[in-house]
Order: sequence, then C-alpha cells, then structure tokens
Amino acid sequence: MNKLENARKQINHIDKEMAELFEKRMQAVEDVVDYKLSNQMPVLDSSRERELIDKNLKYINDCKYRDSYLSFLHHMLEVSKDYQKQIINRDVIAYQGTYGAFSYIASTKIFENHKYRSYPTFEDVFKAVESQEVSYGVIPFENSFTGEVGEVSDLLREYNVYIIDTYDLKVDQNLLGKKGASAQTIKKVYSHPQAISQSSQFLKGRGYEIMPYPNTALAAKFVSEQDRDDLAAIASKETAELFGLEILESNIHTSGDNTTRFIVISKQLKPQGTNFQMLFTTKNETGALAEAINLIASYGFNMESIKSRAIPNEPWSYYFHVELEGELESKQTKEMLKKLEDICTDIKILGSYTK
Ligand SMILES: O=C(O)C(=O)C[C@]1(C(=O)O)C=C[C@@H](O)C=C1
Repeated sequence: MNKLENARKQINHIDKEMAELFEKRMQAVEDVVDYKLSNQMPVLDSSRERELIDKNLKYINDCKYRDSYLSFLHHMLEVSKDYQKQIINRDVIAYQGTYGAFSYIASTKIFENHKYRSYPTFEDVFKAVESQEVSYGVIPFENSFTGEVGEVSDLLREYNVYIIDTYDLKVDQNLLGKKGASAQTIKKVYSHPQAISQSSQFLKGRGYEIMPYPNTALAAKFVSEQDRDDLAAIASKETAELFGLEILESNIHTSGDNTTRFIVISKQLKPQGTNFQMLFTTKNETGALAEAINLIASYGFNMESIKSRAIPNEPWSYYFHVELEGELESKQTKEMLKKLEDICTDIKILGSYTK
C-alpha cells in the first residue's frame, strides 16, 4: 500500500467514526430542540456557543490546526441550528396577506392542521421559505379572471425555492351578515371591488350602498365587529365561518368559473411529478425563441403555457417562463435540457409537481 492509499484508509476509518458521532450529536440536538420548543426558547444561544468553542479549542494540541478546527466548529453549529429550525418550522406555512383571505384559505386546504403565518408581501413569503423560517409558502399564481400574477415569476427567478405543488381554489362569493340580518335588512355592502363586480347581477336593483374595501376578509372582519343588521360583506363561505358571520345569500357570483391557481413553494426540489416549470433566456438573435420552442416540441413535450417577462433592471431583455408536461428526471428531459443549454442562457428549473 502506498502513502496515499494508506492515508485514505485511515481517513475512511476516521470518517466512519465521525459519522457515528455526528448522528449521536444530532440526536442530542433533537432533545435540545424538543426542550426549547416546550419552553419557548430561541434556537440561538450565543453564550453556550462561546463556551463550547472555548472548551473544544483546548482539546486541540497542535496549534496549527486551531483555525481550521474553529471553522469546523462554526460550520457544525450552523448545521445544528439549521436542523433545529427545520424541526421548529416543520408545521409552519407562510401566506401573503390577511387572515381569512383567499391565500389563507388555500393554505388551510392544502395543509390541514398546520400553523399558518401571514407575511406582508409575496417577497417576504419567498424569503421565509428560502431561509427555512417556514417549511412551505402558498402563493397565488394566476386567476381565471385577472390573469397571471407576474411578479411571482420574477420572485421564482430570484429566490432559491422550488414549486412542489399547485392547487386550484374555486372562489365563491356570498352575502354575509350578522345573526338576525337578512338580504332585506341590509343597506350597505362591503367588499373588494373585484368581488363586487363578480356579484353585480345579484346586487342590481337592490339599492344597497356599495362600500369598496381593501379585501374580502377585512370587509367580513369589519362587519363581524359591528352589532348591526344593515351591514353585509361579500366574501367566501370559509371567511364567513372564520369571522362567525351568517350566509344570507350563497353563491351570488355571476361567473361560475372564478378559480385562483396557487403554487406551493419549498426550499427543497421534489423531482418527481407529471409537470415541471422552467425559465430560460434566449440569445438576442432572430429566430432564437422559435428555435427553443421547436427544440422542446421535438422532444415531444406538451408546453402548457409560455409567458415572457422583462428582466428586472435590464431594459429590453426578456426571459421566458414555461410549464411543460413531463417528468423532470426522465432521460428525455435531461437530453432536452442539455440541448437547450446550447441555444439558451440562464436556464432555471422552477420545480416539479403532479397535476
Ligand atoms: O445547546 C443549545 O442550546 C443548542 O441549541 C445546541 C447548539 C449546538 O449545536 O451545540 C446549537 C445552537 C446554539 O446556539 C448552541 C448550541
């Protein structure tokens, strides 16, 4: 056995022992996080970290290894904290906006019996998922009435998160009021202008005063807080339940098909699925996009949608966001992506899911 082989044999042996110790350490960390959860303590304990580092450094006899060992300890503590955060946030779902609004309702339908945390903006949801402050985020992607939520494509491009599922929420509108109210006692109706316009046929000729509100959930909340039988809100049945309102008239929306499609985002890619999405930028040359589309089609992929978006901060440059039917892990997909790399730049896989 030469020197290299000998050293590697020794390393293999040491790594085996370290792996066993690593597992034991992580099991101890699980007990720590269990205790912290029950006692509402934060993951980070800086004084414990300082104490641990000082003590462990003293075990190093040869001072030329000190700096490397210090960096090793820092990494180990990061791994430990990341793992603890994953455990703590295992049940937390992030959504944007108001409690009781459609993103909240979609979150409760996709993930039953979880904790739901509201964030002010879509970007905040992406940040929370990327930093593992939560396990998943639920984001509206397109609406059968109002079309795509374009900003979401930009965020998918920017953040290291993946789509792992989609969910179609059928939106119903209902006239909601306090106990004792009826369609006859109502004088003022509060709701988001879109919900009002979807219910215009129902509202016609009733003489209600229409009061636009920032969103349907806030309108329902407001009505629930007033002790009056002449105020109503237009919102979904789930919102009525959340705020303890009665359904005075159900399904008052005119169009039968008002569906919002949500995506579920996660820090980890889930490679299995019947569909996947990706982004790419074509070279600024005549026919470049057609070439890319033809290539994708030549591999037999059904392109369910394609949209172009301006690249933020790069005037007159565009990227394309496509949804394809197919398995991300298949040989065919891998081959297609390899060929696509020759004609496109910045290809990014956005995730895969089963429709
Ligand atoms: O002892 C703790 O409080 C832990 O959470 C464990 C641990 C570690 O891995 O050693 C991790 C994070 C803390 O900041 C300190 C130490």
